[in-house]
Amino acid sequence: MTTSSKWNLAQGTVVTGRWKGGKYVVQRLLGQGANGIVYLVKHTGSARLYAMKLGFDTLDLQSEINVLKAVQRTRLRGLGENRSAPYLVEVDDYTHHGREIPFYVMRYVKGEALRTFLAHKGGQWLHVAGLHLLQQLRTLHEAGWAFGDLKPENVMVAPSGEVELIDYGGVSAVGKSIKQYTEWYDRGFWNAGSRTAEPSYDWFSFAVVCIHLLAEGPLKRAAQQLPQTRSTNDLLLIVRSDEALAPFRSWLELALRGDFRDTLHACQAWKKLVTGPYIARRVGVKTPGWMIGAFALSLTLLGCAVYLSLRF
Ligand SMILES: Nc1ncnc2c1ncn2[C@@H]1O[C@H](COP(=O)(O)OP(=O)(O)OP(=O)(O)O)[C@@H](O)[C@H]1O
Repeated sequence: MTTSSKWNLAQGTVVTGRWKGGKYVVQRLLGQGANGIVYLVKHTGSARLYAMKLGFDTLDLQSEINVLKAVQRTRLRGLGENRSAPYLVEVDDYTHHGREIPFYVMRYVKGEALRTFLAHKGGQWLHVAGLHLLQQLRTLHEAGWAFGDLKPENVMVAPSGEVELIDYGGVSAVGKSIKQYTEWYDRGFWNAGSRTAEPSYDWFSFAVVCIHLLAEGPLKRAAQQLPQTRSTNDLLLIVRSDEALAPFRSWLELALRGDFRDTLHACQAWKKLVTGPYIARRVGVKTPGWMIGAFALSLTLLGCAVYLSLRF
C-alpha cells in the first residue's frame, strides 16, 4: 500500500479541481485502501458532504471511474424519474505541491463497515443486512455487472440495516475476468471455479463473508492448507458442522455451489430463511467470540470513563 505524504491532507484543506473548479473542504479521513485515500469533504457551494477519493495511480482510478459512470448510466435508465442522488458526483485533478492528483467525488455513505456494524448490533443483524446486500447485488447483476471484490470492508451498513456497496474498483462486466479480488472471498483461491465475472462469483464471495463473520476460526484453518488441496468441500464442511452457521446452512450450500437460478432467486431464498421457522425459533444466531470481545472492550472503556468522571 502506498503511504506517501503527498495524499495526507489536513482538516480544512481546500481541494480545488483543476479543470472544473469545484471546491471541497476536507473534514476528515474516511479510509485508505490499495488504490487510494478517501476523505469526507464539504462542497463549498452547497455545504453538502461527500466522500472524495484521491487515486494513487491515474490509470487505476480512471478504470474505476469508467465503471462507475457505466453503472450509473444503466441505473438511471432503469430508475426513470424516481432516481436517487447520483453516486458519482465529479471527476477532476488536484494540484498539490506541484503534482497532479486525480480524484473523484462520490456520495458519502454514512454507516459502519459490516463487521463493525455486527459487533455493535449483534450477529442476528446479518439477516437484515444480508438481504439488503443481496438486493444491491441483484440490481448490479441485472444491469450486466459483477461486483467482484466483495468483502466485509466494502459493505457499509446504516443503523437501519440498509446496505451500500463501496469501492467499485473490482466491478467487471459479466463475462469478463475478475480484475480485483481478496484471497479468502475469491472462488479461485478455493479452487471452486473460474475468476469470471458472473453473479455466481459474487454469491460465492458473500457466502465466504458470512462464514468469516460467524465462524472465523474454522475458515482460517481451512485457508491455511496447501493451495492445491483447498476446495469447496472445505467450506461445505464448515457450513454443515458449525452451529453458528446453522440458520444460513441451506442458503450457503446453494451459494457455494453456484446453484441459484439468478440473484432474484438468491434474494428470495435468503428472505425465506430469515422469515422461516428456524430463525423465528432461535432468538439469534450464536454470537461469535470477536463480537463478544468487542462488547467486553466497550464495557471496560465505559467502566473506566465512569470511574474517572467520579474521581475528578
Ligand atoms: N462513499 C464512501 N462513503 C464513506 N466512506 C467511504 C466511501 N468510499 C470509501 N470509504 C472509506 O474509505 C475506505 C477506502 O476506500 P476504498 O475501499 O474505495 O479504497 P481502495 O483503495 O479501493 O480499497 P481496497 O484496498 O479495498 O481496494 C473504505 O474502506 C471506507 O472506509
